[in-house]
Amino acid sequence: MKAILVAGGAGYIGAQTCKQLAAAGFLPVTIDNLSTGYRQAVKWGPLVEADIRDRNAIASTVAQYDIRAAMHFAACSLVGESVQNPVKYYDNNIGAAVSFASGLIESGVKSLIFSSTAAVYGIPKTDLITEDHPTIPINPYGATKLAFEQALHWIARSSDLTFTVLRYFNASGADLDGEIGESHDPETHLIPLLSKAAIGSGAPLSIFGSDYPTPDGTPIRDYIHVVDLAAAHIAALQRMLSGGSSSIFNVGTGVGASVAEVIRTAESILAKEMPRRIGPRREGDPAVLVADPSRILHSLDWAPRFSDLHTIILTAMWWQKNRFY
Ligand SMILES: NC(=O)c1ccc[n+]([C@@H]2O[C@H](COP(=O)([O-])OP(=O)(O)OC[C@H]3O[C@@H](n4cnc5c(N)ncnc54)[C@H](O)[C@@H]3O)[C@@H](O)[C@H]2O)c1
Ligand SMILES: O=c1ccn([C@@H]2O[C@H](COP(=O)(O)OP(=O)(O)O[C@H]3O[C@H](CO)[C@H](O)[C@H](O)[C@H]3O)[C@@H](O)[C@H]2O)c(=O)[nH]1
Repeated sequence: MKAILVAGGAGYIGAQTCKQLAAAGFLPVTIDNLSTGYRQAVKWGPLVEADIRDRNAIASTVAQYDIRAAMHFAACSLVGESVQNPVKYYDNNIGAAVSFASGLIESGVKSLIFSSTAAVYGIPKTDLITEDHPTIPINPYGATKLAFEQALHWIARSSDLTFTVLRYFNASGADLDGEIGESHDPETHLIPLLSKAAIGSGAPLSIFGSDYPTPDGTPIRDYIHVVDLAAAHIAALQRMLSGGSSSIFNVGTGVGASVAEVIRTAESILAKEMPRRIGPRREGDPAVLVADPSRILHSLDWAPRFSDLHTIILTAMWWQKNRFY
């Protein structure tokens, strides 16, 4: 069984990917400091409780499990916090990440998949964003993710490391079997907040602005189900293990939904009105952020299967009602 090192495998997207790695016949070996992740989410392989800066832990784990490739989910990812405390983001998302990449190379690991974000694009200049769209991030979170993408480019040129950058659009939804889901503290994302409000365990939803230049005035995003997102990692891994070259892919559906549409879908599932209020815009929110997913659709054995709003919201609500952590 080929072992894959999953940095951040105790987190929302990393744990879902571990589940799919195991289903595809790999052994996911998680390295995680549990700063925002959960021990209970590591179910499909061993947990090495360590920081990704810990070179000894990387070397001994790679040797012990004969690690073939690595995935790097371990990062700080709150946009607002990144503006308040940029040093934390530069330290973890670049400093620790570069140390991790270097530790992998020293240990002989040759393939790395990196979790990047649509936040690298900043304010979009086109309705559909291709990977060649200019990258002008507007917050430290996006800036640090872009900086590590660039570091990977140069590190790969000077070593035999090959990388795949996956730029996620809006990760959302929960495991189809209800085993794992989104549990961030503080929670800032629309769909878990909406799900909590729907089951009565959270505050009524605040809509961050209804005066955007969109058909209903609320911002449009490209929501991608976490199960589809995890599947993109398996497809990228298969491509890398069969000799694929370093690449960057958007992971999105190409279809946008507005905040008002998301709420309407939740209301149709609940068959009742959701309590909400219209609040001011949130600083730094673009009006429309939707992927052009042509490159990933043509290059990988992947297509979204569960990213319709109904499935996203239903699985997210189900998780919030029955969550284990
Ligand atoms: N959730 C989203 O909407 C979204 C969108 C785009 C990109 N991303 C990126 O995807 C990745 C995963 O996101 P998530 O939502 O699953 O986050 P998460 O916080 O749930 O998971 C991150 C995991 O990494 C661990 N970690 C962080 N720093 C570490 C370190 N220095 N050493 C060891 N472990 C460390 C945490 O304990 C946690 O288990 C992140 O890199 C994030 O920036 C997420
Ligand atoms: O309580 C809320 C929370 C969010 N929103 C709105 O809902 C939409 C989605 O917001 P999220 O916070 O769920 O997600 P973002 O689009 O802000 O950001 C997410 O997707 C980005 C890329 O698209 C980055 O990857 C980022 O890390 C990730 O959090 C936005 O229009 C936001 O204004 C509300 O109206 N009310």
